[in-house]
Amino acid sequence: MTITCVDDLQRLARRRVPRMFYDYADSGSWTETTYHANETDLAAIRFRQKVMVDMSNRQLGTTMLGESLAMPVAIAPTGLAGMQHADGEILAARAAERFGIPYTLSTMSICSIEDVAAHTSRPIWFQLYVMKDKDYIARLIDRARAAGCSALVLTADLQIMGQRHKDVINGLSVPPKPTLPTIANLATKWRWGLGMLRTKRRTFGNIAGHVDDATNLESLAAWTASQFDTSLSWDDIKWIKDRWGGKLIIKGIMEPEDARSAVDAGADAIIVSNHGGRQLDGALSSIQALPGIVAAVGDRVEVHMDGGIRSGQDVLKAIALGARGVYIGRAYLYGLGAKGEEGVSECLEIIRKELDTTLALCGLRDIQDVTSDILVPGTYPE
Ligand SMILES: Cc1cc2nc3c(=O)[nH]c(=O)nc-3n(C[C@H](O)[C@H](O)[C@H](O)COP(=O)(O)O)c2cc1C
Ligand SMILES: CCCCC(=O)C(=O)O
Repeated sequence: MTITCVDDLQRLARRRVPRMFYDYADSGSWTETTYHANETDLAAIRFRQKVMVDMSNRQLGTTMLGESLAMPVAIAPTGLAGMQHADGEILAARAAERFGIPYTLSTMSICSIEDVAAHTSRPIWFQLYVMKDKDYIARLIDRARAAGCSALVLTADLQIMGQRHKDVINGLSVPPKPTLPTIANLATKWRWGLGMLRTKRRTFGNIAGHVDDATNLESLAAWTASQFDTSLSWDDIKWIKDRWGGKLIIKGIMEPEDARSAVDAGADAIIVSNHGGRQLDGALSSIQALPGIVAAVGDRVEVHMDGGIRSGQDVLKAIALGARGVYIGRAYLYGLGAKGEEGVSECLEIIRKELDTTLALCGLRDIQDVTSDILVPGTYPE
């Protein structure tokens, strides 16, 4: 199959990844209104075509929190990536390193922090979910530091989980329970199955054996409900920040007021995010929320964004509206599910080319010069 865009990788992933895990990625909560709005609101923005300007020697390089990036894109934390493809987190982190962008490892990963760090030389970023067991969380933070992680991403928008209907129907669990429909579906995914037979990494690498057993969880949602700390508040940032001692990014900010609270609490950057439409269904799309948050705190911290980024054009639109950089979740997961490490590399290369060509056709040569001037007034949120 010839791959021309991220949608092609998605089609291939749909064929190759067991339905339970493909559906887990391609889901939003409830009606999926926000999940789809993240993409459609980006698509509605229009570029201004600018001609007859020198477009030679273009450059896409930038920084996020002082780290050099080949383009303003990072890999978003996504749980269970090692179920999209055997050893998924290691493969994706290696592809990100080779390309020259940061990789964020989820607390809910299959490969552990130490395992991913041992297979990469660029420091990874670690995403933290706060659970009730504070000693365990303190140890997890220490493990991230010891493994050389260069930023901690605290996710603020998932202390309880938004219901994703397909996960309930499929009985999502890790490892999959041997029900008839699951076995019948797995039998058609031989490539995936071979990978899983070859690897030992088949359960939650960071959690298993530490917090109440996550190896045979009833369902991801039930386990989360029993383990996550629903009392988490701004007051908790201090001990987390002190324990960590490094750069702190707070993820899941959709309101200017929360953005100010995050900055006051000591965040070095925030991520404008509705969790890819997987939490509060009916929330604004990320691109709609971005300009108001940039206006509120953009002069005090870096503002990052995620949600709906499927192309280099989407990246450019977010940069034009004030994001320092964006994260990709599903886009890279589809590459991973389709072709493993090579698929993630292909995804990044597709996005790079689309970003480069679009920048040139908008009449610019340097990503650092991008402003909302490249967008058609009235087509973008202000
Ligand atoms: C399958 C999947 C798993 C995710 N797991 C996590 C996670 O463990 N931690 C987290 O902070 N965000 C998680 N997210 C949210 C992403 O970090 C990110 O906010 C979202 O995917 C961005 O939207 P996009 O997929 O449209 O790029 C997950 C998203 C998906 C699709
Ligand atoms: C317990 C949370 C699982 C990962 C996650 O954040 C998601 O599925 O959106």
